[in-house]
Amino acid sequence: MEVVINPVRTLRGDVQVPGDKSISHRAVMLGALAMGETEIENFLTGEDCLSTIRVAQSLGVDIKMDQNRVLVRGGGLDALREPGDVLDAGNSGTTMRMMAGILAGCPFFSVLTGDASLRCRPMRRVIQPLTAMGARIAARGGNAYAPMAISGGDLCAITYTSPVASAQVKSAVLLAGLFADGPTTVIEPARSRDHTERMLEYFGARVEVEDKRVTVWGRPDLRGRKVTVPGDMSSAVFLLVAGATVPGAELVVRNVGINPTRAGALDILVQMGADLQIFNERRVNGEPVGDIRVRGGRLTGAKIGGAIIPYLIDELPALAVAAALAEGETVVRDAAELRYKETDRIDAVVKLLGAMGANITGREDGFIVRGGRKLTGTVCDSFGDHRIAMAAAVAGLQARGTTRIKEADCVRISYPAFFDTLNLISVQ
Ligand SMILES: O=C(O)C1=C[C@@H](OP(=O)(O)O)[C@@H](O)[C@H](O)C1
Ligand SMILES: C=C(OP(=O)(O)O)C(=O)O
Repeated sequence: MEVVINPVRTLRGDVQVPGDKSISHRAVMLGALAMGETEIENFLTGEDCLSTIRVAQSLGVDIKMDQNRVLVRGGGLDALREPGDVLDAGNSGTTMRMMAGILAGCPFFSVLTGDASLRCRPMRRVIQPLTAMGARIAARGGNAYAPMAISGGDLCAITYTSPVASAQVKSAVLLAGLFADGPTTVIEPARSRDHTERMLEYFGARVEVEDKRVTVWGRPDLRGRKVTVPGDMSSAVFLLVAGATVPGAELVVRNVGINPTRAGALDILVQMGADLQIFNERRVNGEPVGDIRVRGGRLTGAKIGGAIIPYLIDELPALAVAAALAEGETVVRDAAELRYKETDRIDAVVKLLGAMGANITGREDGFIVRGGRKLTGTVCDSFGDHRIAMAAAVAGLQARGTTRIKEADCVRISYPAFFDTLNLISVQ
């Protein structure tokens, strides 16, 4: 499906974004491993989280869904059953890698696969530690890519020093650690998002966090809980960048998860001079949440690199648009992980903004934008990547002429109502 974006006069609105994708996945997975009922409110009904539900159902978990309310009836760690068919994680790296951790702990055979994009994404990063724990895993391309076949069970606890700052890798090892006796530790080169640790604790596991080191104790007595999912920062950022850059804009985005390991984009936008305010700060099942007001103004470039990168990795396509509209230079470094997402997001962002007239150059581990040029609407390739499609739309709001986004329906992965919300807040 092609979506057409026309320039707007300004933006106005008081809106909510859908539930957080990372937290929605985790609520289903921990609900499946816990004893009793887990009720999830504000669950993200995007395709990625539906993939997690389908995989869990194929493992015998009773899950019912009524719009964005989900009921999971878990039977404890040992209740999962061998699936009758291959498990399809669709487009979702989180589903595949975290489920691999769970399946590594289960004493049966399973095969995980996904769509063409997911089958090109690196899986050795989970296969290696899970194999070290005792799972037997065989995968395509010399144990590098899905499909991967897992024969699980009989795991031993390990201490794993991960070469990448990846919450999916960390979570896969921690989830596998639930099935082992004793403490399993993951040490990361930089801290990644900590939703798994928070939720494991919330469900009753013993978890210890010390800077870049997380330990979970095996065989916990997990109990079903009520989980209210905060709004997704990674979705909100597209509205926040639009609100911060469109002259005269004023937007309030309510109920956004502002966990510090996810809120790096807010720090960068403030550093760029964005008029942002967080208010009504509160805590919902162990996660910080707030409402965010943004007003349009002039931004300046920023240097983005180092330990903040994992805190804003999914927000970089949106921040690239902010950088193109800002005065001065923005340099993004240490973000080579962008090359392993749904598409190579460094290449995609450079092609997208370059085609719209921005001065942007790709680097091995990031990109450099010399901002301030007026963008021009064109036919944009989303590369089938939801975050690239949304970045194109935000850029199009301020481009000269019309922007046409190809395969824009990929927004269903993380933010199905994105274009409806954009219409709602647009003042022509
Ligand atoms: O754990 C998660 O929910 C996620 C972790 C990140 O991936 P990596 O673990 O590959 O960095 C992120 O890009 C992805 O959108 C969601
Ligand atoms: C990278 C993403 O998700 P996943 O790794 O789960 O496919 C994303 O949503 O930007």
